[in-house]
Amino acid sequence: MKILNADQLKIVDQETIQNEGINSWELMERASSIVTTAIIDDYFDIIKELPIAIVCGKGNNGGDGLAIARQLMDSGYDVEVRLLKADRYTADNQLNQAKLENIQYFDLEDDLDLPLEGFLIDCLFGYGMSSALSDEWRGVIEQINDFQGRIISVDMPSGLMLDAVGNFEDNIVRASKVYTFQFPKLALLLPENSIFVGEFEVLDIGLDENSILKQGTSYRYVEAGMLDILLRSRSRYSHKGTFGHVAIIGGSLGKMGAVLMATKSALKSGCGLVTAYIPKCGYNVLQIGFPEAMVLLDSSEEKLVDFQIQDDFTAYGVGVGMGKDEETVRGFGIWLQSLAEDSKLVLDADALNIISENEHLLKYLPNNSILTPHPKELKRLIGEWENDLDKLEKAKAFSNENQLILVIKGANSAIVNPAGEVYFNSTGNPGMATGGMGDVLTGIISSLLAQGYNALDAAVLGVYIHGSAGDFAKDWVGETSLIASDLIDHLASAFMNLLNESE
Ligand SMILES: NC(=O)C1=CN([C@@H]2O[C@H](COP(=O)(O)OP(=O)(O)OC[C@H]3O[C@@H](n4cnc5c(N)ncnc54)[C@H](O)[C@@H]3O)[C@@H](O)[C@H]2O)[C@H](O)CC1
Ligand SMILES: [K+]
Repeated sequence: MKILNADQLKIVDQETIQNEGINSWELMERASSIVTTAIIDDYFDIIKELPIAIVCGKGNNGGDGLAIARQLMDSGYDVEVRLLKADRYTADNQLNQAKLENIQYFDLEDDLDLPLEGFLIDCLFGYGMSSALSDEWRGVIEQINDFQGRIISVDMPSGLMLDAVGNFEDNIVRASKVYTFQFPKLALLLPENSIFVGEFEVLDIGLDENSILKQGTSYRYVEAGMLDILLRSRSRYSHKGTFGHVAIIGGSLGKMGAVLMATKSALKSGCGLVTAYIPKCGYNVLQIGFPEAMVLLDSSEEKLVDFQIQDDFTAYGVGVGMGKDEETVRGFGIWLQSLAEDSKLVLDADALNIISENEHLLKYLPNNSILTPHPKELKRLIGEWENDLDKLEKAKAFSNENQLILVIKGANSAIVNPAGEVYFNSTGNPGMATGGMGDVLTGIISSLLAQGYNALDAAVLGVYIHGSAGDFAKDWVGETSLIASDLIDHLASAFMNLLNESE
């Protein structure tokens, strides 16, 4: 799914109206009724009993609010409307005012006189924000944010611009839920804005497909719809050689579990064979913990030193639980230099830390190697950033300069490729912020690489599957108790779900 900017949204809006032969009010009515239905469906058990206040601005976001108010009132809900006093309103806003009684107008210094509980639907500003709100808006925004019930924003939390980062002092609505039209917006996906965006849902309002196709963007939101084409089904004539042989390289005394989990996840994700290359102390752990894996031993007892790994593996997942001992760093560096140019690599954890502390090693990474840093590891690689947008720019530059793929882990993990494209993931949950999750991801992506997916597809698909398995696992154990092993147990559901297989 594309992520468009405000100018592009306006164009798609206009072209939809032209091509469908409808007027702008009809499109607004359609969009608004889709929000109204979503609100009633999502909160049907409580919304009937509680007051709903809708705060509207002078533009078309306000117009949506007025339409939603009318639609909810027609269905018998208890709705109060507050509309900003203004010299001029948009035409559709005015049309909707004329269709509504009991509008209470307010000025910026007024008390909004909001109910003490229930729902507040925020329709002050949508994608039409041209700059951050000035201080004269503080009173209104504060009253909205102090509301004790649920705050629902239509299209955007008011005050947040489509492709900007807000900070704590800004005048921005803090929504518990955002219903956004047709496309996710970049600002909704940035971790720094999470305080304004409890959760968001994209509502399809049927904008013109051809017009959308014409819009260029380097930002995309990854959903099942764009992945089921990618995921290949397995031929009846395949054998284990068809799906490649993954080497998971890592482990040190006390950190063998990381290799165990990466190895398991790799095989569970469909590669034909998996070998763990580990220090001697991990032999029993691996052989007993995961009998399906093969094991190759380093000559050292407690850490990796030799890296005597033959070069005919189809893909390598390197770094999990590996440590950064001096001898490990030396062996790792020599191994990197010995790799064939077309080797397929995933680098995680200590492999990333070693590289950020020994930058000269970057040049030995085969093109399109996949790096999977969490925020701290990313900082060590690309340096400090000012905000999330700056982080993306620095990540794009790093990816391009080194011809590598970056998987920036976090909520809505972002995959950045050398061409400067960014793919935001849509699956996963906060329960996944625990140890071992990264090891599982390394296993999944290495496995997809071994099966012949190109590096970008393997990263995008792998991150999606990882989050999806986490979501299936959450349904069983909840967020609090979710651990990486649960996620491995649900990889099957994630793959089957994408392949539309039934159990
Ligand atoms: N295709 C769709 O997605 C549809 C969206 N709809 C809704 O329309 C809004 C966008 O409407 P627009 O009138 O362009 O903008 P806003 O309502 O967000 O408000 C613009 C209003 O605000 C003024 N303004 C801008 N910046 C500031 C500022 N810093 N301080 C004060 N005032 C500011 C500006 O001058 C305008 O007057 C979209 O989000 C959807 O909700 C349609 O309903 C259907 C199709
Ligand atoms: K809004």
